[in-house]
Amino acid sequence: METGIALAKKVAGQKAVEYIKAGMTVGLGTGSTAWWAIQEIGARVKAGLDINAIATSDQSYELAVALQIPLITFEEITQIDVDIDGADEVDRQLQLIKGGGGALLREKIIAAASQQMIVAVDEHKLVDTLGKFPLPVEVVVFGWEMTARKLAALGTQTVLREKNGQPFITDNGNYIIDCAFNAITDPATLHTRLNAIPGVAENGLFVNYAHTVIVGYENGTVNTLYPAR
Ligand SMILES: O=C(CO)[C@H](O)[C@H](O)COP(=O)(O)O
Repeated sequence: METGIALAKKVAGQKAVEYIKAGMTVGLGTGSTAWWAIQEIGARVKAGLDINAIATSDQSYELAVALQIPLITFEEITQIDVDIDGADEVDRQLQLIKGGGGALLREKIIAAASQQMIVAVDEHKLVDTLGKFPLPVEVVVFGWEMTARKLAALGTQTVLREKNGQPFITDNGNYIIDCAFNAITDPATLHTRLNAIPGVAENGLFVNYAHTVIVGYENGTVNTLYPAR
């Protein structure tokens, strides 16, 4: 029986699945909140729900395979109906920081291909201003030191993400540089400046992507937020 933050993630992830209808193509997010959504999707598929899914990471792909969720590729589709994913921070305009799990590039490709992005988060992800969570930036390995210097020139402290004492390698064979901006007052402009740096594959700012944010609370309740735009 989950309590506290685990319960908050569970109820948010499960609630997000209510946006899925029969016949849809569904983006499967990455992380501990998306895990609950994928489990719920798996249970509904087992009970007869007819959908296809496409995963934002190898980890979520493997989970979907284990749960016997039918998977589809981009060769077979031109768009996705609904994408369910988590986030590391959500501000009042429902702009996001993602990539804490290192899957931001595939997550953004899938979110951009989706009619609706449903974001499921625990209550602790809500912030007034993005940036307390270091912004993950996926960079190609070649020349990453130079790319890191150019990122630092934008006014951030950069840290090459590591796992077990080695650089963390994304599913795309890239590195992640975590950038401590502390307060990102203009996410759209920063997004453009980051992606203009040669070597940057993608950054974790999701500006105007979220259609709906489901917030799970530690008391087991959920709240649904919609952007003002
Ligand atoms: O962007 C992500 C992975 O790249 C995740 O959605 C984000 O890190 C949130 O994860 P969690 O639900 O485990 O808190």
